[in-house]
Amino acid sequence: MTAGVSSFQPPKKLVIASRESRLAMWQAEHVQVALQKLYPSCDVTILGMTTRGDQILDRTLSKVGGKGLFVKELEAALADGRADLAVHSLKDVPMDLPPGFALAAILSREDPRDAFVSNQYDGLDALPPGSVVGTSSLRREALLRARYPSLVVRPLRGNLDTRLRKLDAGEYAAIILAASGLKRLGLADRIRSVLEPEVSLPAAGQGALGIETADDRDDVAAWLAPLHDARTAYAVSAERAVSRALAGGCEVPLAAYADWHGERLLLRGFVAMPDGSRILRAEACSTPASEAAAEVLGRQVADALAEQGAHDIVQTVRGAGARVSPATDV
Ligand SMILES: NCc1[nH]cc(CCC(=O)O)c1CC(=O)O
Repeated sequence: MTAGVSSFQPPKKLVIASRESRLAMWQAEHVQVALQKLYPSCDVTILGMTTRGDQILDRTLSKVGGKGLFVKELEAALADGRADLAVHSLKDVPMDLPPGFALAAILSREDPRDAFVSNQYDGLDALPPGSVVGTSSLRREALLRARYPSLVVRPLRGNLDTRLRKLDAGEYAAIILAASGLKRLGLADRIRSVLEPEVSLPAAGQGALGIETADDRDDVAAWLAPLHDARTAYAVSAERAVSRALAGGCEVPLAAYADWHGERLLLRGFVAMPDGSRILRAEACSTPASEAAAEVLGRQVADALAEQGAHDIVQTVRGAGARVSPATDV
């Protein structure tokens, strides 16, 4: 190759590693279509894989290894070259990736809010006392217990279709799910109401997709660059920095949500006891010009939560282990 001449070559073949759930496959196909459009002569295929997180449905996630469970098998495929990229719901991606991997692109965000799904009721306020609400998110559970102490929160695991089937079977009066997953699968008509961030502050990264690669694949990173959405990336960088700083893992109810108001990024976060007995809240605002600056905003919110005693909560919840609550998805 001649020095000084651009060495950018379009890809000839790209393999996307994906979990096999319907939502994961939708997300992988979404990226496949986008890449195919960018690089029409490229052969873009999807390698479907079952992860430990998909197989183990009878135990809490924190007991069997947490978020990493959903990404480990995909990372093995990236490491040995069976795949070039893996598409993840960013919410399921650990705050610190194992050495050798990187998030090469963050895609523009779907609706980040939680959704109220029920066959009988229009919203949380309409539920009679004693109603059973399903969620396997400690964050959603803590919020529900704090705001609606008369409701009964019960765990709900499995993929989206499984969760909806359990609702339809009458096991719950209502369930809370991410709006993004329902919208992506064409199930938006199941949403009876969306919960605003003031009611149910979203989890870090909720609604955003992240593309992971081996960190030495500069070629793949360059090919993915057109898919990257900087504003979403800044927002989720701020959110993930809160979670990283407080080292909550998925055992601790934690929310972090950043949204843009013009050029200003407003970041809100909370850490709570699973029973909702304590909820610490903090927020901060800045005009970040880089992901690193957005992470500074995240650490500010984490510091403000720490000053109120967030680490005590993290320690208490950790000490009590998963016995505190049977529910542990984010
Ligand atoms: N923890 C499971 C999970 N991981 C990602 C999503 C979809 C939402 C998203 O794209 O962030 C869901 C389902 C849910 O929370 O209802």
